Amino acid sequence: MVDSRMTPAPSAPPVTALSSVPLLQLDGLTRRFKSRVALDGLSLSVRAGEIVGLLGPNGAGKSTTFQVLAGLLAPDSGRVLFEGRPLSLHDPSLRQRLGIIFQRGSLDDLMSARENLLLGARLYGLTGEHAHTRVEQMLRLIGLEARGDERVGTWSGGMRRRLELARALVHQPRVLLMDEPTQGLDEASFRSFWAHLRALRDTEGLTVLLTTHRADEAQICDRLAVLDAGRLVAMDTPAALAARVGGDILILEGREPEALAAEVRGRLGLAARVVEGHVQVETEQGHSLVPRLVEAFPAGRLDAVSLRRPTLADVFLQLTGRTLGADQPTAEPSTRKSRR
Ligand SMILES: Nc1ncnc2c1ncn2[C@@H]1O[C@H](COP(=O)(O)OP(=O)(O)OP(=O)(O)O)[C@@H](O)[C@H]1O
Repeated sequence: MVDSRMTPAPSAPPVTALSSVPLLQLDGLTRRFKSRVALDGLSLSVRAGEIVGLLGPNGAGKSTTFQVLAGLLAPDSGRVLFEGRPLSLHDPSLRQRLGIIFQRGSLDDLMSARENLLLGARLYGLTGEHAHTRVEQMLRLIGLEARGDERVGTWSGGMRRRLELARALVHQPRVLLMDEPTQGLDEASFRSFWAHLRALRDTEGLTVLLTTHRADEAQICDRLAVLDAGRLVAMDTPAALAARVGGDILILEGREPEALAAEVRGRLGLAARVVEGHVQVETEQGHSLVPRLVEAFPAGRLDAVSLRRPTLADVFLQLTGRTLGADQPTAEPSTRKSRR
């Protein structure tokens, strides 16, 4: 459970306005694993103070990008520039400016929260009183100072994730890299984690680059970079991306969705596809189509029709042919198939 005292006050206005100069620039990154292409000329840039999400289906290259940025993997070609300087695995002063949260937690369960933070501080070269001061500041930031002497092996997933956040920030990096930071967290822990993060961005101008599969997390980002097959397919604000899917989304429910989708395509000439057991149609004329569909298909074939506005998940589906979090392409609409 998350104690309400742990949630910081609403964010203050940003100290620094978003800069237009890229803080981090990925320039033509390529990386192969034998014949498999993980990154295929990936270029994108992140401005100071921005929260940027990397979004993509399984295998799109998000973790490979993360590993290159974290200095764990060298690209075959291309480079990463940090404040205009090439980011080198061998330059500790540049590495010092990054904080990293890995997908699999890396806390020591047998150590207390304070000890975990102190270890993190020392690994980044903080010593003496300064290291201890930073540890206490971080514990206060995440609202867990009263529990700092407990072994973290007994802590909940949400508390551990907040401690990971504190540890990644103990040396005051400029950029925070996070690989699926809130995977598996419940709603309260998710909100608390992001409240801390946004407060830091607003007060200290922290820049954040994260990978995610969660639509709610993607929605929070200032901009999203949508990756597919190691390439950037779109980069924009969540609202601008959502606006790319014009019109409405019609959801058709029936007992045999594949057959229903085929018939909607054949008889009405609409691009219908099966998404998570329902037939989905993107259309400019949602309202006028509803009565046509109801007339065209008797009850039994078509049980329900509903209409909604497009979401980020629809944009993702349109751009990549996959649903957020799925590793298989969905059944594609006839417009795509006919091109094969
Ligand atoms: N160490 C490796 N050895 C061989 N192939 C790899 C390795 N790491 C990644 N790949 C391949 O590179 C491609 C990109 O993988 P990557 O893990 O970057 O994708 P991802 O977008 O992070 O996927 P996910 O959402 O599943 O984590 C995939 O085809 C993957 O199988």
